[in-house]
Amino acid sequence: MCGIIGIVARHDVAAQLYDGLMVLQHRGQDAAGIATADERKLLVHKGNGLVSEVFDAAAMRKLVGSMGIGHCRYPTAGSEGHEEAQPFYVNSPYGIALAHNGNLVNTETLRAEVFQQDRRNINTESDSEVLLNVFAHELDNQRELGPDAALRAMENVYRRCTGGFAAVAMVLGLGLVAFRDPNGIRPLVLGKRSGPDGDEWAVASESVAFDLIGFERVRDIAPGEAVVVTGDGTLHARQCVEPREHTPCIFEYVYLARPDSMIDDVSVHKARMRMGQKLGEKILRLFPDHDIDTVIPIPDSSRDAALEVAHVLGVKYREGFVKNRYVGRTFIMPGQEQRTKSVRRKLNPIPLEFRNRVVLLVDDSIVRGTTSRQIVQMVRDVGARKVYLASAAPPVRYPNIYGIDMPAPEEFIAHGRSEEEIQELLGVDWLVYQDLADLEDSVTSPKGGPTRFDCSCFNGEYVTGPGEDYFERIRQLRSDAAKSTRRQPA
Ligand SMILES: O=P(O)(O)OC[C@H]1O[C@H](OP(=O)(O)OP(=O)(O)O)[C@H](O)[C@@H]1O
Ligand SMILES: NC(=O)CC[C@H](N)C(=O)O
Ligand SMILES: [Mg+2]
Repeated sequence: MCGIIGIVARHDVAAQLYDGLMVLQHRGQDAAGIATADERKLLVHKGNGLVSEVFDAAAMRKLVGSMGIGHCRYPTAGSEGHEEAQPFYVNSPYGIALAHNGNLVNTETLRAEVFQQDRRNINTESDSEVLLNVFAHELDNQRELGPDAALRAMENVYRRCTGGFAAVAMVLGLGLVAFRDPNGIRPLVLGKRSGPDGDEWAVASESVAFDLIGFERVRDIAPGEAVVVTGDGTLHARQCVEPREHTPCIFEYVYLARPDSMIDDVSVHKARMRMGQKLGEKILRLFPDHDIDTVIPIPDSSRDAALEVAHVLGVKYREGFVKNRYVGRTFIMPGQEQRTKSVRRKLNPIPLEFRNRVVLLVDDSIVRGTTSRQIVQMVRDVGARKVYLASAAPPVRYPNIYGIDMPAPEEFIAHGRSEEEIQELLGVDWLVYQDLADLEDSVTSPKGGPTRFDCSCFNGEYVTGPGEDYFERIRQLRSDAAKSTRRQPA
């Protein structure tokens, strides 16, 4: 769930790409990069760190050009190293840069094909570099360079690539090419700004990027669609593959996205409020005579839901934790040690909100249990009389293979445990999880939009249906244990 952005404008775009990436920062904290194009060259600057750490004034000055793409990374393949920071670049054909959010599930087959048949080198373990090379090869097979050729190339990219992907590429001498997997698992939205000099276009993972850079949200890119925006600001769009069932990732609405974004015409904020309402109703059904004094959110992402839970239960909502604004999101940190340390650094309780109280803590999700284990202990330490915990999402029991780094089920607190066992392990007086049907209903907007979702981490149903060996492979490559072994010096 990295953040991607692309802009074709009438003036230099680097500053706007930077601003857009700043509001997509919550989607990836490990690395960032921007590529722009002038008349002759693709200019790339990227590295490890937050957007504000990767770019300084000198780097920004070099990024000239009226079209460009940007990326902030949360790794789901390969290493966390700077060599896998994005955008990736290939010099042939024409010069192409690409930024990708998601995860291909047939990377190994493609990697072999790209080397043996397409005779191209992949220099990292990144699936995104594979995706770029597939596109480059298919574009090279076209006789000319133009929007039609790029869209024909995209038909073949769709034929070859499987998984969750939203991507934006920039082709020197042509413009931007943006596309989204046939199930629309990963989000991608199109924006426009019209001025006296003509139309300017942007694509981004989330619409919140447009708010900041003054573009209007036009529509989401359709599953299996590709769009080309040429340097003169003309948009060409084509459905490149039969769309499959539109199943956006439900975890975007639960946790990944910002609440001020619209994804597939659904407000993330509203979806989270409906999650809170459904969760509150379930709690009332289970405990009609509850003794809860206050509902307290575990900041940040659970706030919208927690407020509605309090409303439905008819009890006070109180902010009981102060979040250190300089510590990032813990779930998307790459190692368990770092995640565990960061929870304590990030959240500190206000004792008077807990002392002698019966509190209901609400979180958006419980995955590894890193946050809830420590939070419950902190709350006990400051004297809560009883601690209840509710999750706006169901238990996470299955790996994610479409762009969220959750490869090894045994790392999840719910793996092989009943809800009662998790309750006991966390040391709470009771624990309530949202039902999946209620979560799906919450994300289904009464105003329209998708009605089916990729819920694979909750129900183990994978829309692309990869073979069993894929799961074993990512478990071996990407479990916390495997990553920490790789990090050891030789
Ligand atoms: O059970 P876990 O493995 O701890 O994962 C779930 C927790 O991680 C996330 O918070 P995070 O700190 O990443 O971000 P937030 O500030 O947006 O809530 C999420 O909101 C939960 O609090
Ligand atoms: N989270 C993502 O979208 C990751 C993109 C890509 N698979 C990478 O690891 O860089
Ligand atoms: Mg959280």
